[in-house]
Amino acid sequence: MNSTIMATLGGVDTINLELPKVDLSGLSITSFNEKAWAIVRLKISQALEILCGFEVIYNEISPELRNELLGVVVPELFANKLGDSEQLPYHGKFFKKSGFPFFAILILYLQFKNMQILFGPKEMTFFDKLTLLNFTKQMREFMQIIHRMILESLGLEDHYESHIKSLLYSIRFANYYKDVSDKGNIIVLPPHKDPNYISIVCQNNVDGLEVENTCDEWIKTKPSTNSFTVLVGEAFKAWTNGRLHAPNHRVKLSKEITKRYAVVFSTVPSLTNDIIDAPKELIDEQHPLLFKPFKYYDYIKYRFTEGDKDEDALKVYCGV
Ligand SMILES: O=C(O)CCC(=O)C(=O)O
Ligand SMILES: [Fe+2]
Repeated sequence: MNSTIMATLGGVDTINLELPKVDLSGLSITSFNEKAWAIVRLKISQALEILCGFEVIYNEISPELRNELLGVVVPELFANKLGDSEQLPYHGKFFKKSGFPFFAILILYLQFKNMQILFGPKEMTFFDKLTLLNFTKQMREFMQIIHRMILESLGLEDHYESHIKSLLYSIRFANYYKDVSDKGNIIVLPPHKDPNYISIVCQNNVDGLEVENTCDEWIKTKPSTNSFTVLVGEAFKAWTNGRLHAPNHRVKLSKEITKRYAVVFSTVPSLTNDIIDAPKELIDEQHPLLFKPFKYYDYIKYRFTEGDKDEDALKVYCGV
């Protein structure tokens, strides 16, 4: 692999390859140019074959909105004492992992009926909520384009309407911090796969996210002010009967960086009907069923308790 320059960082190899890049400029979910749509869809399907993680240019979120969100709203959110609500699985300010005192993650579910934020933190000001709403409105359309492109590349366009209706949107805010005295590059968020369908990661100027490819090499993401990192999660892996892969990823901060914020917009099954069951079109002799149908929020409870030790929790939980 002569195009690959190996660099050793903190004892773990990171390679100088880049994630596949896709440009959604000019595309919208409601009216679109079929030729432009097909070109982008082909790029996405190639990216899915390579890695199931890719960088996407999406200009509908302005750099100003990104700055407002990641430079003001999110830091304020973490500066205030947030409620420790854990009424729902995988929700609230709960995420801590032993050995990783470097991050805090807050997770919210979003309800779009009346553009309301379901279970949002009471501490947010009106203006912060407005910024968040503007962001989530755009992200929802962005997410729908990604889901539609993926379903079409799998020949499942007929499932799009019902699939998209079955989803709930969720947003997580991540706050990473380390001391100047922490020498070297530090993995602040351990390697993991996201449990949801799709994650779209939005950061602001501070890099750190790395994605593992199938050769166990870590690729650094380098998003710009108009791009995002899209990652497939385990729910999509199961729903597509393993056609999609859920890449491992982690966050590593280099020695001079002590702070990083990120916002991850993601799709999860609805709270009322959360059974993940692969469509019959994706099951045949060459592709036997890989995962028994399962309830997503039961899996989440397992994954963040006993399943925490599993190398592949999804397979242990519902693998055939
Ligand atoms: O901070 C990031 O870039 C990624 C966060 C992440 O992987 C997650 O919240 O699941
Ligand atoms: Fe993640």
